[in-house]
Amino acid sequence: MPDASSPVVWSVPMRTRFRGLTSRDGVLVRGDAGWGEFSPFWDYDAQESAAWWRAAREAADEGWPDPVRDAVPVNVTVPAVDPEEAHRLVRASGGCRTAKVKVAEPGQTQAQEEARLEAVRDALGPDGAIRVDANAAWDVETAVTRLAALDRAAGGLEYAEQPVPTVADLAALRRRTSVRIAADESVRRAADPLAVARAHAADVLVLKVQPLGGVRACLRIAHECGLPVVVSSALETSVGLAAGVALAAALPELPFASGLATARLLTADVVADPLLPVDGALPVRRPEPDAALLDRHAADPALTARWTARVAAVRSVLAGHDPRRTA
Ligand SMILES: O=C(O)CCC(=O)C1=CC=C[C@@H](O)[C@@H]1C(=O)O
Ligand SMILES: [Mg+2]
Repeated sequence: MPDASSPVVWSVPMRTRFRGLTSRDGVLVRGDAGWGEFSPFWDYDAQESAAWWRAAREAADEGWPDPVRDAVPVNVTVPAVDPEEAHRLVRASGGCRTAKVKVAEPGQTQAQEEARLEAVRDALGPDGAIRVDANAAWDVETAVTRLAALDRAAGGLEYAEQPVPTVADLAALRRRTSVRIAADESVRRAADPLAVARAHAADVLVLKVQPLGGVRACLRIAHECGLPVVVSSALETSVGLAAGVALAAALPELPFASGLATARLLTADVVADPLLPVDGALPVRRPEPDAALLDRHAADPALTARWTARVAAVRSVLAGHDPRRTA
């Protein structure tokens, strides 16, 4: 097993292009409480990545609050794929009763989204729940008409995640659609993650452990926001997913399936026993990295150097220096 003092850098290809990514990479850190994952997407700068680092150190140095349940229901995540693949993913999901379907993919049409949703509904059956995620791609007018069409195609939507970019847009859209609105980017990329709740601009808040600074930080948001919350991943390995499972397991109420069945979106994992759904749920457990898998999926020297520099920049931000101002 690598020396705990130096972060371990990994890189794994994605099974399917998702969030514009064809591979996922990051760092594992080790402390007295176990392993943590630091894997901010590359469009997060050192200031924004500080929260991700705090989440990794919480996992490594403190561990997490006690669970109040021993399994968490999860949704299957359906990327912007064709209807046949969408149907197959749902049927092969390990019993998931909820599906989150990517929409508003650049270059795709409403007809393609409707066909994907119809296939997911066929695979799930009438009792399943379907949600969509547009990643802030639409303006309010487009969202009003598109959500009505997708709601019909899906046979009813559980909610629409971040259909429009700003808090004001979310509030305006919420007054003009019957589809519940979940805020994601307006929480995790906001200076104040509670602003969207105070503006009555969403029905649900999406909580992602790394961008929001850890499990305890997310529990505080859940307690203070006055809205139902849903836990979702940041496309981590099972080391990072375990933090999302710990959050979902510690929440007093868990009204929605969690977006934590994303290990399957990567072609491999760094643990020998990945967190994969059984009967639509993940067990509350904390898989350990496997030395042979860390070796097999070790990043190349150039990527390792990028991550080493990134960790140094984030630690500099946390120490109060601004890495954007070179000496
Ligand atoms: O919530 C899920 O079903 C899985 C996680 C997921 O959809 C995402 C993870 C990270 C960034 C985005 O690509 C996307 C999201 O916007 O929620
Ligand atoms: Mg989202």
